[in-house]
Amino acid sequence: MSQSLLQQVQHLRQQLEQYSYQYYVLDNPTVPDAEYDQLYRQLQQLESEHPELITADSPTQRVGAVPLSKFGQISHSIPMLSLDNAFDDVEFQAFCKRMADRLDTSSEFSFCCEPKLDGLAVSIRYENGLLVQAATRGDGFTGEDITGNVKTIRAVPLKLKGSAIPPVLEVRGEVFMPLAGFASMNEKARAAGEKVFANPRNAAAGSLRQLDPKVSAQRPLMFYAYAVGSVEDPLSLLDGHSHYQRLMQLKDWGLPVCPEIRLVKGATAALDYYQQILQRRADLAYEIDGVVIKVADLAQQQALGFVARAPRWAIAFKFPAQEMLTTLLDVEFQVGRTGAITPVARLEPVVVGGVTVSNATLHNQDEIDRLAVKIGDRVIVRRAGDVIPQLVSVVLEQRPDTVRDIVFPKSCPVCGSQVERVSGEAVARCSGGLYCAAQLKEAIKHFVSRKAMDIEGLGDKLVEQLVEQQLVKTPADIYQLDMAALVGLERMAQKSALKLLAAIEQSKSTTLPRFIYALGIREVGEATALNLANHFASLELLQQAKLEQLLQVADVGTVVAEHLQGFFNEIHNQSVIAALQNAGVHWPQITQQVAAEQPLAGQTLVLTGTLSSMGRDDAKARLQRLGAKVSGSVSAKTHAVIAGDNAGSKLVKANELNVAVWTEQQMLDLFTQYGVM
Ligand SMILES: NC(=O)c1ccc[n+]([C@@H]2O[C@H](COP(=O)([O-])OP(=O)(O)OC[C@H]3O[C@@H](n4cnc5c(N)ncnc54)[C@H](O)[C@@H]3O)[C@@H](O)[C@H]2O)c1
Ligand SMILES: [Zn+2]
Repeated sequence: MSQSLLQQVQHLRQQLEQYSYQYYVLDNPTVPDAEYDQLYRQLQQLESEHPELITADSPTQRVGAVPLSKFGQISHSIPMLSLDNAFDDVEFQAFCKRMADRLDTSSEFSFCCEPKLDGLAVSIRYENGLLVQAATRGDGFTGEDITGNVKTIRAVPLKLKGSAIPPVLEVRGEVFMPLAGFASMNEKARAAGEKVFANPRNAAAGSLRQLDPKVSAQRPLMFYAYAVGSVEDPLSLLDGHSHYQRLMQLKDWGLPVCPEIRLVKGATAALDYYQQILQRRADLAYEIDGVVIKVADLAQQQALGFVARAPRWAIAFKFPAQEMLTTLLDVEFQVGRTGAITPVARLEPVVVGGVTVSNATLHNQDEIDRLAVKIGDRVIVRRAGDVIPQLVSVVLEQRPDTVRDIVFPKSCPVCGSQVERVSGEAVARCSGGLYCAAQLKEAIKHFVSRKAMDIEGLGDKLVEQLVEQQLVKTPADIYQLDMAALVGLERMAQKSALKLLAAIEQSKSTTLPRFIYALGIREVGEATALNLANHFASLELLQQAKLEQLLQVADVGTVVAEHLQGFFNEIHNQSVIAALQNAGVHWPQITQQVAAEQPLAGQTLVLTGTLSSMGRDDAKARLQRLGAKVSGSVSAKTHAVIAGDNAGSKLVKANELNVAVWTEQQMLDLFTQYGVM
């Protein structure tokens, strides 16, 4: 025997013991079950090739782990064993053949087929129908006293019902946590900043093995019985003929038994059962990691007996693993059609749940922080049902020195616009809404829609073509389309092209609320657009508005205000808006009703010269808010002319017509006095 072989065996044992300790004692495994199972099989293989290496304390010879001394101890008069497992049909057939050979029979077995619940085994002792004691499996011979904890599980009867209840009855079964309860418990824990459990099994084990049963009582635990331990049964009700009948008897006494359990004849029917349950795995209310196939006949069970740590008459036929270990090779950032930026993990390809997985979503920055994952890490990836693969956790013990931090981009990987993250939102977004190619199709569809620019004849299909053929790269490009461009498109006859061009032309004459809505700023719907238009009365004012000003608008809270600022601050969006206005998109002035008082109502004013405090449009909008009509020319009806620097002919005319002249400062004083500054 080579030294390295012994070392290999010892190394495997050491690893398995470490993992078992974390799994059974701490209820906090660090590697997926599949990883443990694979190392376990390696050790089994080496030991079967070299029986001289087997030691009594090898993990292959033992069950579970020594019970924690913080609990009282209970010894099992009939040991609680583990199960051998099969990972495919061939291994299952071999299990059947071993039994047939041993019993020297050629007739088919009756099998009791049961889901393999992913929780922890407990033994519950009833005396004269009353629950007196409950224990964990522990190392199979001695378990932990968890009587108080088990009593808090509502599904477990404290008192059995029905007749002929044996004076002593030990019921064995699985305590587990249904998925719904697991999800809501973890959600609460996350919200409270407490530790979340990696999976329902650890949650069940961690919840049950609490020194204070009050803690267990708050956890959504469930129990299904699947076997009988030691029993005094004077009426021999449990002696019957089959394991299945025993379970039905337990059910009659008020113990919960899994409704998926079936009695079948023959290996083929058992394989069918496996397939059926596998198909329904994702629909079950609890997690299972396979099925347990048990010889139903009690006499046959007796004759087959046990090997070191498991009965010969039962096998755990495992499902493909839903969690696997792999390496995070890199993180890429994808931009969705709403601008949301999602980090995507690029993984060393690995088969999970029967499918090769090479990507997993990382959701957002919060998730990256929660996982504390780095590029190069060894990670556990999970794929359950049709849900997209997720990263569950990092195996810190296996972290290489070469890991790198994941850096969230500050600018959009598609268009280079700034990435913004609104306070209180987990998602980071590209702020180049009108410019970003990733968001373009959606942005254009929205822009042309009925309640926005209302361009008739520009349907979704056409928008997609225009974007794909790069005829439209921003909404402003719509107004550059011409006959030559349109007739080149699929299913576009000259007549409909003409109609479309007319509709585009017509859409240039719009309203400010529609235009604001058409920009597709996040969370700015029709109503908000209308409020914004009424409040600011000018696009320019809206674009320049400070956060405090935005917050004054009905309907606008911090989140919307931040969306607005992010959008208007983005230089790419600014140039698209300018291009739209240059193309001739326009709207009538809004008559203001917003200022509380309208001291200028009924007055026609004229602005002239250069204002030093603000642009002329800005001043005009504010004057309108105070009720004034602002005109471009001076006449006898003009109430006053507001003269900035270098005022020319209009000032002359005002003097001629005896029209009042205000200074810029007088105007500003008015603004301040009536709260539109
Ligand atoms: N991830 C890790 O680090 C780690 C460490 C140790 C063990 N494990 C996992 O634990 C398992 C091995 O542990 P094990 O010895 O408890 O064996 P097991 O879980 O494979 O099988 C035995 C257990 O199955 C359970 N069971 C569920 N439904 C049952 C049913 N209908 N009838 C009978 N039993 C049923 C019982 O709790 C029983 O004790 C493996 O899946 C292994 O991957 C993982
Ligand atoms: Zn972008």
